Amino acid sequence: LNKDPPGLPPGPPRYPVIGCLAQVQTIEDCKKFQKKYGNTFSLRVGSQTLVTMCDYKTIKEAFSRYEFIDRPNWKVLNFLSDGEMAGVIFRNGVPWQTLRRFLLRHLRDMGMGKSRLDDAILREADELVKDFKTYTHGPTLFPPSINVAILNVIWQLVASRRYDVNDEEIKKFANLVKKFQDDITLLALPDFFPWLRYLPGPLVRRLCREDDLRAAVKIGRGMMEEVVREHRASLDPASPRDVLDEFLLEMESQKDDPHSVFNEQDLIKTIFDLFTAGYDTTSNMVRWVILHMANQPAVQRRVQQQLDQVVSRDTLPSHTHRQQLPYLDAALNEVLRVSSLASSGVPHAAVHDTYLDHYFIPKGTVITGYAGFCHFDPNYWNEPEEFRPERFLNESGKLIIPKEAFIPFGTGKRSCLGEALARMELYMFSAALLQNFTFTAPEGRTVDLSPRPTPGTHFPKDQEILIKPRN
Ligand code: HEM
Repeated sequence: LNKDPPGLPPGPPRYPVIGCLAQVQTIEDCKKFQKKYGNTFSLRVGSQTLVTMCDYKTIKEAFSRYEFIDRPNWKVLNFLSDGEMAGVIFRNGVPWQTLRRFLLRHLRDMGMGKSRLDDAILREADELVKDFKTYTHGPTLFPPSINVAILNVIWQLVASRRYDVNDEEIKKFANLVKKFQDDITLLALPDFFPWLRYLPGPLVRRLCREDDLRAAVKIGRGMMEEVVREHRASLDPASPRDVLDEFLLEMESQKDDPHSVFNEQDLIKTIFDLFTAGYDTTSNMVRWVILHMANQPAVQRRVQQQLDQVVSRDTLPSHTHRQQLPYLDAALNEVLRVSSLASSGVPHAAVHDTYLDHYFIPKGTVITGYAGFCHFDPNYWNEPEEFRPERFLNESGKLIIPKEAFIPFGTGKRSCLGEALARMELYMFSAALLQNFTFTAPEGRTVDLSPRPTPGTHFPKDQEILIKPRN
């Protein structure tokens, strides 16, 4: 057995070569470790030490500290840029800070109350309602228009583009992003098991489905490069249209700085980051909302009653109605809590040797915080297993967001930079759908709320639902 440095958080025994991989498959396994080893434990998977935190106070403390601000330096995370760190999600140091600030500034400038993004989301909500009307004749799987709506919002933000629901290019793009996200885990194998690099290259590539993924990425890259070319040709420096224009302007103004993060490689990777971080997450949250409403008819009815009181039936709910719809927002927060979609978040890494909860954490140790645990911690939530939107309302029915143990978008300096956008999308899409439809399980069936068995995320299972138009 390899020896761990002394002082690491306790954890299950690790076996030669694979570590404790065979014992860590789902959140249920982590629950068992939590019971046995406490709220902070370590897992050894191959050559990597992963420290898992299950308790809110420790997560909050760790992620507010500079020592845990990095991402792991895994090659897989930068597959798109041939192993070089690029973009924002898996970047460290000053380049990360610069790109994060750039994106936050432009998200703020374009969106949230400034009408550009709000209008774009409202338009997608309108298209979504029109498309859902064609699925009301019997049990149906989730309409693919959910994906198109979410992708269109990001396309609007990035490049002022949108696609029709049946457009072949957007279908291809959606499949590609999905394939990337599904298959990328396999590609992580050499980061965990470096000895794989000594096996014949073609065998490893086959094992990790690398060639497939490279082909998919090539298509995606081609699409991005085409958009960049088109934007360059039509750029008006006096009136930038979107994130891509703003990035091109930064590139121009910093072209003499060889260390600038505003370069072609970072541009493509940053755009891709926005799609990978903002697409599967938000579209699956919309699916969770539909499933929870179908499972809780009384909650669904109450949301609809409030919608009917506030918004005339011939108008779609917009951001201007939001203040008057606290019950809807409360229900959405409850869905964020119980689904805990990004349960283990995105991994962080220790910047240098340090301590956490009296444990020694060596430089480079990968560290994750499980939101899924915090959201069901009885120390913070009364009857956490119950679906109860009222926990997000005060006595006068006003929305209150708890300050503790509610971290669906992470916490600290690395927390989700798209939170405001995601929340606005969730609000507008849910409001539009619930104003126009009632969701139920098909006759004689129940809603399946168990998540797909993917490590670290809780995505809903695809399943049939009934979409009934409201008269
Ligand atoms: C319901 C939808 C979403 C959920 C639940 C979610 C959740 C998260 C979580 C848990 C993290 C990791 C925080 C950490 O490392 O501690 C994260 C990071 C991130 N998210 Fe989101 N997210 C959502 C939507 C979006 C959207 C719409 C965008 C942008 C278009 C976005 C962009 C990002 C980026 C760029 C990061 C990396 C931030 C960094 O490393 O500095 N996310 N998100």
